[in-house]
Amino acid sequence: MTNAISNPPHKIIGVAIIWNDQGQILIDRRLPQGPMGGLWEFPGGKVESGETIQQCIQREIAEELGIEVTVGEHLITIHHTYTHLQVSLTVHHCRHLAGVPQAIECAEVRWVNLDELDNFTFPEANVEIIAALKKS
Ligand SMILES: Nc1nc2c([nH]c(=O)n2[C@H]2C[C@H](O)[C@@H](COP(=O)(O)OP(=O)(O)OP(=O)(O)O)O2)c(=O)[nH]1
Ligand SMILES: [Mg+2]
Repeated sequence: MTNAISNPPHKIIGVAIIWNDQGQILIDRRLPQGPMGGLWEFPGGKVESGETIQQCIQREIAEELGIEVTVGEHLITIHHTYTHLQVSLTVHHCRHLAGVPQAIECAEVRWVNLDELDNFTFPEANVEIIAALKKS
């Protein structure tokens, strides 16, 4: 088999579990076009060169949602292989500091309670993140 199929490119992704003062978590819906279009996710994106995970998360959250967060404790890192991409989802708890979340680079944003997460469809790799979150 070709290498492209057996060994797709690998990206490190900073992922944020953003908590508000009501104990809710922010989720966003990916744009309909593109990979995993229309699925819900925890906000985040690819780490750029020279950037720490904390810097990546703060930048992605500002770019995608227009809000400020503080990046806290590491929750879990999930390594997952999709057809076209291998991802290392590096997940941190974060706290909402300022700004009203806006759907700048996503289709929709919502604050939800932990027990509401099961009502939304997430990418395959998120099953383990959500399980870790419920245990934490
Ligand atoms: N942000 C985020 N990405 C996730 C989650 N679960 C999951 O499998 N992913 C995957 C989807 C994508 O392949 C990858 C994140 O990359 P992305 O497309 O959001 O990257 P980005 O924000 O830097 O966007 P772009 O500039 O490349 O368009 O990780 C999740 O909960 N949050
Ligand atoms: Mg993203």
